[in-house]
Amino acid sequence: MMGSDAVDFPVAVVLPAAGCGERTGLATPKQFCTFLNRPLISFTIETFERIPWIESIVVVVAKESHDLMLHIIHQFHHTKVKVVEGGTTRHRSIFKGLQAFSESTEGPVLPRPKVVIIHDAVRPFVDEDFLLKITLAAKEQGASGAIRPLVSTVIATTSEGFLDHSLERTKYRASEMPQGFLYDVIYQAYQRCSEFDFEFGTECLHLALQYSGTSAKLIEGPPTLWKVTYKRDLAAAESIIKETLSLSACLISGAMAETVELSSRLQKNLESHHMAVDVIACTKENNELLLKTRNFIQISTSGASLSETEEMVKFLRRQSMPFCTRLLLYWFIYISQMRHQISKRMMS
Ligand SMILES: Nc1ccn([C@@H]2O[C@H](COP(=O)(O)OP(=O)(O)OP(=O)(O)O)[C@@H](O)[C@H]2O)c(=O)n1
Ligand SMILES: O=C(CO)[C@H](O)[C@H](O)COP(=O)(O)O
Repeated sequence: MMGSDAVDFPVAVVLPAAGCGERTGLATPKQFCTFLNRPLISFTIETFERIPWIESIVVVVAKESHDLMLHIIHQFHHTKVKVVEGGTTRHRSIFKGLQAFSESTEGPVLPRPKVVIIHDAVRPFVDEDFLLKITLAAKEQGASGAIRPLVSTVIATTSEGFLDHSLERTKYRASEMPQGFLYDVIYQAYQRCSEFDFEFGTECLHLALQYSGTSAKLIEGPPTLWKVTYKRDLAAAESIIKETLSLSACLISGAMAETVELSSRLQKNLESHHMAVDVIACTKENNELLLKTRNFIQISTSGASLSETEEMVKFLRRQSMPFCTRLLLYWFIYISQMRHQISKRMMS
C-alpha cells in the first residue's frame, strides 16, 4: 500500500445517508437494513473509522432517522462520528454535511479539514488503499473521483421514445464514489451552485468544475465500489459482508510471553492466508472490537482464561450477536506443562 505517512494534513469524511431508498421497494431506507444484526451504515462507518488518518466522519441523515442513527453510534461504539440533518436531495444533504465544518447550527463546528472525502453511505466496500489514492490526488489537484468502465452503452432518446444517438462507449466512464476535494473547493462550489443543481444535479465533480474551476483527477476504482440501489443489491451486500467477516478474526493473546509469541506466529500465518487479524491481550475494555468481529481465537496456557471466554460469550449474547451463522469460537489450550513432560519422557 502507498505510504499513509503522506497524509500529513487533516482529512474528514461526509457520508450522505438521508435518502429513503425508494428503488429498493422496502419500507426501511437501505442504509438502515441490517446484516447479521448490524445496519449497513455501521459497516460503512467502520471502514472509515478504522483508518487512522481520517479525523472525523459527518453522517447526514433524515430528521426522522436522527435518533436511530444516534442509537447505532452508541450500540456499535462509533467514536469519530457527528450526525447532522439532511435535505430533500442528495446535493442538499452533502452541502449540509459540509456546513458542519463551517457554520453548524447543530452543535459545535468541527475543525475544518484540508481534504474532505464524500462517499455514499450505501457503498460499504471501499478500501484504505483506494481512499488514500483519492485523498492524495484531491490534495494535489483540488478534486478527484472514482471511475469505472461502462457496462452498457449510453444512448439518448427522443421525446417520442426513439433512439436519438448513442455515445461511443470507450470514451465514457461511470462516475462512482468516493470522491475527494480540497474542502475550500467543494464548499465554495456548493455555496455558488444554483437551485437547479441542488434539485436535479447528481455529480459533485461537476459542481467543483463549474463553480470552482477545478477539474478532477479521475482514478479507476475496483468493482467493489458499487452502490446498493435495488433490493437484489442488498442480498449481494449481505453475502460479501458474510464472506469478509469470515476472513477476519480477533486473536486474544493473553499476557504470558509464550501465548503472546504463539499469537504473533498464528497472526502471521493467518494473514498470509489473507485473513485480517486484530490481536488484543484480553477481552476487557475491548467491547468495540468484540462487537465488530465474528471469529475469536483465544490462546491459553491453562484453563484459567475459560472464565474470560465465558464472560465474552455472555457479553455478546447480551448484545444480541447472531451466534448461529458466523460466530466461531476457537479456544486453543497450549499446554506447556505437557510439552515439558513429553520432552522429559523422551529424554529418560
Ligand atoms: N435526500 C437525500 C437523498 C439521498 N441521499 C444519500 O445519497 C446516497 C446515494 O443516493 P441514492 O442511492 O439515490 O439513495 P436514495 O435516494 O435513498 O435511493 P432512491 O433514489 O432509490 O430513493 C445514499 O446514501 C442516500 O442516503 C441523501 O443523503 N439525501
Ligand atoms: O455516482 C454518483 C455521483 O457520481 C452518485 O452516487 C450518484 O449520482 C447518486 O445518484 P442517485 O442518487 O441518483 O443514485
